[in-house]
Amino acid sequence: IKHPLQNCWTLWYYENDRSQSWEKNQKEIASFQTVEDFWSLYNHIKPASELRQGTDYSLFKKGIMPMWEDKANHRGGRWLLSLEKKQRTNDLDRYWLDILLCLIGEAFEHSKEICGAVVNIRQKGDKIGIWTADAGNASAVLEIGRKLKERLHIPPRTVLGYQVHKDTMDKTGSVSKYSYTV
Ligand SMILES: CN(C)c1nc(=O)c2c([nH]1)N([C@@H]1O[C@H](COP(=O)(O)OP(=O)(O)O)[C@@H](O)[C@H]1O)CN2C
Repeated sequence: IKHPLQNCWTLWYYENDRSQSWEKNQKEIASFQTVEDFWSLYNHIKPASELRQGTDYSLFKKGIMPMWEDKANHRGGRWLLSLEKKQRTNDLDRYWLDILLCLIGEAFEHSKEICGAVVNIRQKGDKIGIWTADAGNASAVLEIGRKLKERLHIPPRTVLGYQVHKDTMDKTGSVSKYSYTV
């Protein structure tokens, strides 16, 4: 028999079709709940580094939409990894896979707080966000951030910031407000 995961997960693809609404562009690719079915899907789709600019992959617990407004996300926020352009070749795919494995493998002590993760492929620099449910649960948010840095072997001097979705939604200009840093 196949090895069951603790949760069922859904992979989404955001296609950047300007003629469609943002929500219409979020396409559900597939769901899985075993290790084997994860690897079949992962090996079947393009790596993040080969996606068109402006597109995203998202992996969320089944039933949670990859959007701020979902009831599971609206009180939460994200740990944000902003990558340099040159990191698309060396780090992007490794970081994204490591994060996928952390999610499906329930690597975090506060794994109940985890909603999902998003990778944005962007001209100005790729981004990976790890979305948690409750921005006010400081101990859970900080444990997840610290574990992320450790699991991704991010150098201690690199600062990771956590953005509350409400602040990201209301963001005016490019200033990102971090509620926590690790
Ligand atoms: C329900 N709904 C409309 C809605 N719900 C959402 O949850 C949601 C959006 N809209 N997003 C829209 O995409 C733009 C780019 O964000 P980006 O994160 O792709 O980043 P870039 O600015 O393209 O780097 C955001 O400015 C926002 O307009 C983003 N987003 C998460």
